[in-house]
Amino acid sequence: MEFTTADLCDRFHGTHPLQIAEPLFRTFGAVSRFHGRITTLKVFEDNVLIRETVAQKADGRVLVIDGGASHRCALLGGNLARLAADNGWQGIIVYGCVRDSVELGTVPIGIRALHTHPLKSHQRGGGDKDCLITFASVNFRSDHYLYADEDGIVVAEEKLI
Ligand SMILES: O=C([O-])CC(=O)C(=O)O
Repeated sequence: MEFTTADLCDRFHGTHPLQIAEPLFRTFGAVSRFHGRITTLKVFEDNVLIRETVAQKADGRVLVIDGGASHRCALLGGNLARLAADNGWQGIIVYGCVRDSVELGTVPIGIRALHTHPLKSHQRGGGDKDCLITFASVNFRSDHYLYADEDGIVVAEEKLI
């Protein structure tokens, strides 16, 4: 499917309850444009739940992770990105940091994150799945739809195209 977030804004902003993320994110991964139904996660400096989630078949979904904007470690690197791509995840939005940024550029998945950090996260477990998460002035809910490209990130309650 061809889309651009600019076209989606032109067509749907004002008539549909579109949410447009503040431009806080850097782009990683080999895919710059992606879309899909959202799965949400909330974790803090711990990626056990992320690993469990990307190990499951995604059927074209996008994983949105509220990492509390931590700039003290990375929630995701090359291994988890590759696992996610292999299981059909279309993209991952990280409100936090990633690592292995050069390797991420070779993995066929779209990734947005605030920054890079070389330290891995804790492995204690914990966090929440399919909860409401809010960052970049957007409320993200599981099963809503996310569209991302080189211009930004747009979220809608229903499939736009
Ligand atoms: O394994 C981790 O904790 C994160 C990471 O570096 C990777 O996904 O490659």
